[in-house]
Amino acid sequence: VIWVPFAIQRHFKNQGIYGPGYRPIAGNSAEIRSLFARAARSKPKSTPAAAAAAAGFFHHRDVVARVSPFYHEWSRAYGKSFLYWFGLRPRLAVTSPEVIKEVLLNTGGSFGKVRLNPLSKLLFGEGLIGLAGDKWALHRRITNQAFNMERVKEWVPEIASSAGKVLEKWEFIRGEREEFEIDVHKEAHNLSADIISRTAFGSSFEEGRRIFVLQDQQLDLVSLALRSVYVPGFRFLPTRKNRERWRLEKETRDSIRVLIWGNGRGLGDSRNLLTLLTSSHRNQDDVIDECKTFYFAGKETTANLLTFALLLLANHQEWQEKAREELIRVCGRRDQPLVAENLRELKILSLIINETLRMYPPAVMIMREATKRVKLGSLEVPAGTQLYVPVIAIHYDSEIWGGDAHEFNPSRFEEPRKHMASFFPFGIGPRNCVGQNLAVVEAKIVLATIIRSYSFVLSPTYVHAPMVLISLQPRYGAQIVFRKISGNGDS
Ligand code: HEM
Repeated sequence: VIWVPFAIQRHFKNQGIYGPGYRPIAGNSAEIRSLFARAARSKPKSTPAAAAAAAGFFHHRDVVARVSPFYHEWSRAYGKSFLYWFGLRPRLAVTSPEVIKEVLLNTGGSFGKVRLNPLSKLLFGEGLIGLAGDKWALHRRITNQAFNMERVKEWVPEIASSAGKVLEKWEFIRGEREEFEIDVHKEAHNLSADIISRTAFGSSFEEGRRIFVLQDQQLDLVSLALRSVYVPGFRFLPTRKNRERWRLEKETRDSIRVLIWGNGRGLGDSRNLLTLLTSSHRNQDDVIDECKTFYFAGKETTANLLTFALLLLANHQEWQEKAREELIRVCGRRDQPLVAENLRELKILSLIINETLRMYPPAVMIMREATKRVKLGSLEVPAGTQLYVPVIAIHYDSEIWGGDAHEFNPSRFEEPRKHMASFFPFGIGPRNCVGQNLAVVEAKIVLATIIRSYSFVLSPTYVHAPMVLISLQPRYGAQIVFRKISGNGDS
């Protein structure tokens, strides 16, 4: 509590690494919480960002300060790489692409995943995200099979049909009007939930709806707890919030059990995730845990990617128009369904998706822990040091991206990437995102479907205030005004 942390701090100081200074037991967690609270309070309405939003556009200058306020503050005070404390754990912020590559690509066991706060297991279960060792390797083999590119391409008609249904609903909302406003954040979440249900579980959003509702409630409760240092045994105390967490957990597990073994519908397709999991696991609990991970990870992140891509396109009409022209060129008439072969040719849409993932990466940071004493670049890092990789800050680093790092400029992705650890929204190395193919294909199909049918601008009610609730999302929703494109879009 006293001697070891101060010794570690001195060890780093001697190597030129400084930071906000250790405080017994809680470390810097109180400062981190108050910086987040201050960022959340910073009123978008009185900032130029909000004024811009009211005028129909927004800028991106304060994104890092909002979503990673402690990194923003301390990197200015102590340099890009600094040491801070989460409870008794030292955390080293690392930003050099070379060092990040060394950490994330390491397969020799020197860096492990950070042990999840026991409360976050309520969200992810004991699934792939938190597993290690042989159990992780087995689950990863199975899930790789369920989400490889060949498999994902087969889902194109299913994903396109999900997206088509959303548009049918929007047309109903539009009625006879020329323009109508939608909060696309909510719509993207429902759509993404439907797509992961159909592709991974062989059921529809309607059938899995209860699970998503329960997980959304759990998300609010768990993210509250993740800001504080976890006190061992706390989750067993019958506090009001804990009792609510337990109730949600039990109901989620029961609902998944009924969905899988109650009607057995999802088990029809021999290659979907659910069938692969049930046929390789005897233990129902293991299957349920993994389902929780995929229900959560499969929906949340992709929905937020879709939301920010639509916001950015609403904010940048010239790119919306370019994407539309490309779609007409590649896919032809608007009523012609999208097919897998079209996807590779949609180069402009790929640039837009990459630029969205650079500026608004759903996973804003990645963590690892040194399992033994290691040499990292020129630094000696003691065992137990946690490594904090601020993905979003690296994505905005002007030394990597140039003076226009804060501008939306998809053309920057026309040139090959300079360094693999300078743009890594899906992580890199053995623990990278297993659902990356699905996420990108889904984003392309959904965006293409919308752009072909509507032109759109930001609603004057939209307020640009990105925040992190496990993944990056707009704090006050994403209100966009759509206008139906008349004619059939013939090329
Ligand atoms: C835009 C969408 C997505 C983004 C930005 C994203 C991001 C990430 C990142 C950064 C990691 C690596 C974390 C680390 O290295 O510690 C990761 C892992 C993971 N992702 Fe995604 N993800 C997305 C979509 C999905 C989807 C659609 C699924 C499910 C179908 C999914 C399931 C997972 C799982 C299970 C892992 C853990 C992999 C392992 O540890 O072996 N993700 N994701």
